[in-house]
Amino acid sequence: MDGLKKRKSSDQVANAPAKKKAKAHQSVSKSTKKATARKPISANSLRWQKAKLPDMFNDSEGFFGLEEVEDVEVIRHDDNTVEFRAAKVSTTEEIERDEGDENGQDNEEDEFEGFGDDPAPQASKNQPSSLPMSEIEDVTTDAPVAKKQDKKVQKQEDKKVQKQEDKKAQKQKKKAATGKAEDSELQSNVFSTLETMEDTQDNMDLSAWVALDLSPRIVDSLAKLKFPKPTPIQAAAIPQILEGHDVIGKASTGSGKTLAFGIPIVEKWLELSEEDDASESLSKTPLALVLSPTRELAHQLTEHIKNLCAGLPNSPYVCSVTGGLSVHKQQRQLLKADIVIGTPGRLWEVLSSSSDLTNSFRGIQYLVVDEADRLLTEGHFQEAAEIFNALDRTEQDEEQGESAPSPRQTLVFSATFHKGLQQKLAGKSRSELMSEKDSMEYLLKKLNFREEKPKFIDVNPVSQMAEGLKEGLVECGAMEKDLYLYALLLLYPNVRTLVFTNSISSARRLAPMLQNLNLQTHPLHSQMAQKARLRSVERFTGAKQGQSSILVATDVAARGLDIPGVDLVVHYHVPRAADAYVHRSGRTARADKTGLSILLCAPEEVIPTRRLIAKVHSSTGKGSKKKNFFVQTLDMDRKLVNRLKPRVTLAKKIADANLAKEKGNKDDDWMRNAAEELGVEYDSDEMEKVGKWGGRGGGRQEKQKQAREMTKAELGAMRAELRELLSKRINTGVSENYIATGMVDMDELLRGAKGEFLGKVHGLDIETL
Ligand SMILES: Nc1ncnc2c1ncn2[C@@H]1O[C@H](COP(=O)(O)OP(=O)(O)OP(=O)(O)O)[C@@H](O)[C@H]1O
Repeated sequence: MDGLKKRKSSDQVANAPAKKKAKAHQSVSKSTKKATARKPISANSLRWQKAKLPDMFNDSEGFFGLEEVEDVEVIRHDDNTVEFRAAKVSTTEEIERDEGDENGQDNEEDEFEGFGDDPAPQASKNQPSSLPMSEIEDVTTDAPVAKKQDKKVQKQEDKKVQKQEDKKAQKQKKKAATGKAEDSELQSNVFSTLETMEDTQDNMDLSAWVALDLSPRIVDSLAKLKFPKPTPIQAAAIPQILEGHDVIGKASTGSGKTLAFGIPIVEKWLELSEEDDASESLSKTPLALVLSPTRELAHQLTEHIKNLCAGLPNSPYVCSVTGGLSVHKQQRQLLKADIVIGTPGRLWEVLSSSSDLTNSFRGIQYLVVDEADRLLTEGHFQEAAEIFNALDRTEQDEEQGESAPSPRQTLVFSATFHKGLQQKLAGKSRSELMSEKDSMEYLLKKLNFREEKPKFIDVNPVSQMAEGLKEGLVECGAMEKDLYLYALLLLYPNVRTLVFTNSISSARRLAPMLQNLNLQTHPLHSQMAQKARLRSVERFTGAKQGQSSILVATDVAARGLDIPGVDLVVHYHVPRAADAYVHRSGRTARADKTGLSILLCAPEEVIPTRRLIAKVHSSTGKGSKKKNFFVQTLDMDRKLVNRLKPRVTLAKKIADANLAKEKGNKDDDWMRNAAEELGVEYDSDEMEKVGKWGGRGGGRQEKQKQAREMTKAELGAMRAELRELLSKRINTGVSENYIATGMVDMDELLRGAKGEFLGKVHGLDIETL
């Protein structure tokens, strides 16, 4: 304690404000950490100097004559003895001191705080109450009564370190934010409805769910999803499924069919997972297989069921098996899956590759066929049949030529079903059905229901259309659809619009054309890579509420896709069948919301389209007020629409040229590869000639060649012209609505001003829906 005696007023230090004591304690412990490598020295051999105190200390009794020493470490041993070590301040030590600064220690300001009104309790936070006074005293040796010069350097270094730390923190923050953005871009937020609102349960009356005999965990999870009560199809189907019946459910688009089968399946999983040995048996065989006609729908169903499970304390493993993703990964996932949701093509590919997998799938307890009428009739026919066959027949059955009755429950859902289906299923004999090999009825029979008469639940037998849907029709020339589509999009700005085409090539062409017209547009069709498809839907839905966003899609998006907040559906091409009209229009006005569906019809399409829509609205035959449903016509101001023509023509030309160039490059690549394989030299002109003289496709190739050969300069000139046109005001001339102004600011319009001047809306205004 020699060194301490040198200070004439050590007891005064002990009485110093608590904050200082805390600092002192911390310094001791730091010093202790660093001490091991250096030699002990005696207190007397330390280089004590008279401490320079601030003026305000001059008359401060007791501090007078205080001496200070630098670069010394004080080590307190367990037996309460103290040792000093000469400390050469190393870089790490400096950093440690800087850290101290960050915590508000060891700087000038802090010293003065000690004499002000700084409340002691703050400092005492750092100071263990059991700390002996002697320890606090020790610290003054290390106390910062250093030379001004040193302090200046110290301060500069502090600032530097602080700056570096700030930069680091900022970088990390930025990284986290970008990471989040990237994640959310890849994650299909379209399909996500989950918002964890912890307080929702408090105010929600959940009795309607409870009445369905659901477990409290599921009800809790539904409350977290903010679903206060079941939709009609859910209320009708869930009890039947829970009772073990096979169910065929029909309900309009967007009416909650997914959870109608999803809830009982997850409920069953919870029940099984509680039973002894359940986990073992569940891991071998999936509980449920859900078949979906499209990849997007499969992913959406997966998300929807995952969202339901997210609110549960433990949840099943839900996985989707669709084309466009790695087969090997999916095979691995299938080994542990509880609920499998997939498209028939990929599922069959994966299942047929492994007899173990096929065997394990024979034990599923639920087979769900979503959008059944499409899945069983279009394209997937063969693969779906193969899957059902594989699920039903054991090797023994194969030998005997029969399949055993299905042990599983079969659940079939759609918004549209063939008339009289139930009757046929229940009443007709197998042989009669067998004669209609390709019909949906035949395949439904193939589903091998467990019950002779599955429960048929039709919650809205009169109309398949959603309540909040309004429908309209625009008549235009067959070659004017691009123009009228553009006009319609201007007429309904600031909304989410889904444009349906009958062909991939139209979707491919329209998306860039509308982009050229400064409209935020994304394509979606089955020839796009899976990632690009997801990205398009993401971007479409990523637009903020009140901002214009357009998705141009083929019928790949018509079925089941639950894209939130679609306000307007435009049928660029008239749908080929009534059910397509129902499903396309069903992308809007979902879950009790409102929406608008508008068809662009060439004159010759008007009558058959009206007939088709009337058919959709007609009842099942028992007579209905809606039998003669007449879809409203939107009167567009044709003169005015024609003023938009130059810009649409240019936008189309630019889009076509780009597409031709893209296609040309691909064709060239293909031909070059083919030539290489054949061992001949590739000459594009020669190849072109072969195409031209060779007959088929020659004319088309010529056209494409012209578009492809459009120079960059020509394209640039067209772009400039279009830009100019887009920036110009449209003279509305004698338009009824805008006769007073005579001019319309297109820029303003594209920013979202209303385009009412383009035509009369007859109550088909989105705001009035
Ligand atoms: N009980 C409920 N209460 C409120 N919203 C619900 C409820 N059940 C489902 N929803 C929501 O309704 C929307 C439509 O549900 P879903 O996609 O299951 O409809 P769908 O009947 O399968 O439609 P489609 O025939 O077009 O496939 C979803 O956004 C879903 O989250």
